[in-house]
Amino acid sequence: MTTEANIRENIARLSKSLFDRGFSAGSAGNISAAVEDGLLITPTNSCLGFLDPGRISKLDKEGRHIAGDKPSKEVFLHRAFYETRPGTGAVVHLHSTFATALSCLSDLDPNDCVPPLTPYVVMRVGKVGLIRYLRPGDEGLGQLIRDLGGAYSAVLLANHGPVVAGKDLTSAVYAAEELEETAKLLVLTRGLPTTLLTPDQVTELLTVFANY
Ligand SMILES: O=C(CO)COP(=O)(O)O
Ligand SMILES: [Zn+2]
Repeated sequence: MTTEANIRENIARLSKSLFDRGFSAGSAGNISAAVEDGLLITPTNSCLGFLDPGRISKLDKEGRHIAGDKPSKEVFLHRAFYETRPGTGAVVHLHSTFATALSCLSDLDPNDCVPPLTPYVVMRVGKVGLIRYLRPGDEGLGQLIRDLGGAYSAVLLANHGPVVAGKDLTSAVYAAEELEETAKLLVLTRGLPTTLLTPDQVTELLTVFANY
């Protein structure tokens, strides 16, 4: 059994790793993880590179702040993933450059905004939905996620950035990294004749490598 102290350490360690590799800048982004009696989430306005595990915010199952610093303003967004996708153990929101660039494009398919360019985006991320723009911290973002009924483990917030859920912290972070790398490939290949994986190839991947 992973203790809350382990999960706190893990949030800080993985957040620093993302920050050190340029996946987040300044105080952008937030990460949460489920614990037995509630939710841990990075404090608002904190830098992912310099988190103190003991000060990470804790909410009870009803969403009340019970320990640590003031929670991220995106807590409604995070809670909507836990509510609609059983088995979710962690949620990662970043402003990583290429996924955010993608979120600003005007010709995205809102139901499938990251085409199947490579096997790993299919295996680790799956279909990506688009959430229309609302200001950061708008509680309405939670409702927009709930409206998806748990259909997507990853979404792009228009003109803002990616949000990725996973069965645990490591899976959610890996999926966020994979989404960022795929977004980079999409931007690099934009306008070039491109071969996508076929529906049969996607089905094969989803059969052989089942998602959570
Ligand atoms: O990315 C962010 C807002 O979308 C950062 O907000 P917080 O500092 O409140 O977590
Ligand atoms: Zn944000």
